Amino acid sequence: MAILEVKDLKIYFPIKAGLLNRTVDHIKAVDGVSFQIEQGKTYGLVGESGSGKSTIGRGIIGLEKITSGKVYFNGVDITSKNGKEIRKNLQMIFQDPYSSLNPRKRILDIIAEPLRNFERLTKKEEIKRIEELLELVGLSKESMMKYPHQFSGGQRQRIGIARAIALKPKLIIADEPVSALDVSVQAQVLNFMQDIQKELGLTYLFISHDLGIVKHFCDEISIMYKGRYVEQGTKEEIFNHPQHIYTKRLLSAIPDMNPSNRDKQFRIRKKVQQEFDQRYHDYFDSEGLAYSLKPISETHLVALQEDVQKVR
Ligand SMILES: Nc1ncnc2c1ncn2[C@@H]1O[C@H](COP(=O)(O)OP(=O)(O)OP(=O)(O)O)[C@@H](O)[C@H]1O
Repeated sequence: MAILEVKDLKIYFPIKAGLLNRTVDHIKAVDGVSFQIEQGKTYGLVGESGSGKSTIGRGIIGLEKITSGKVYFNGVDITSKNGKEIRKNLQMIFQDPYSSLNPRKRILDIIAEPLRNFERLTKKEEIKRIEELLELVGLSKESMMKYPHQFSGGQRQRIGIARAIALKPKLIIADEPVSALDVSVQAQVLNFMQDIQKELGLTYLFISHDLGIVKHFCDEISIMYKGRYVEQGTKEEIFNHPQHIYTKRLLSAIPDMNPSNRDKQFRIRKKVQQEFDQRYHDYFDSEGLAYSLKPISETHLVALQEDVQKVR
């Protein structure tokens, strides 16, 4: 059974205007998105800035009001529920390890916060748990008496992860967890996240604007554009058999580190741009939005115009 199932999720934000501050329109940040994540897997949600990725994560965890649709956690409908038990099992790791840790609090108090909210531990038990958590994320016991500014970006993200795993959650929503870090540190944090995934049996919803990063990390991937999915499939399907022009565009934008491939990459980009210009309406409707998803295999879904799909 899927640990998380999201069905036709819509999250709209009102646009207000005029003296009476009336709602004149809506921003459709998430406009009918469905997916499920199997226990122990990593599911990647990819799209450019503003496509609605964070809003999905925030909606699932109860930080954003859901306009319509359903969210099931372990088969239980948790839509609009802010139950303690649910939040204990669902944690979030945020993008910016600089601003997500309170600079005035010691690491001890930062990591202890969820424990104090959910569990009644004695001071001694609490210290022991924090020592264990620090050890798990590769930091010394002494770290607990320090403040966030005494750590590097990568270390701060480890502290954020220690806080997220303190309550032994089942699912972690990681919203751009490495994009604020130096490239050299990104791989370390990702490897570490994979290690603790195995050790603790975690499931990840991994949000990123960067297909290059999700490539090594995710089992299944969805590509999002303006609040809708354009394509959904296994890592293999998305990387080796992309169908939607937007996916192809994102893939062709991943820089190739090998200089001898530059010409080849330039040609691919040109070809993708040509397809984008010539066949735009096969991929986007009159409002420039994605069509609804249709399956092309059991696991691979693509948002193509009806007629196009028949021809293929
Ligand atoms: N509280 C809010 N009120 C109004 N509009 C919002 C709110 N939160 C998000 N939006 C809008 O919803 C859309 C989706 O935003 P969201 O942050 O989910 O995108 P994103 O893909 O996560 O981008 P980024 O990577 O930049 O965070 C954007 O147009 C954004 O401006």
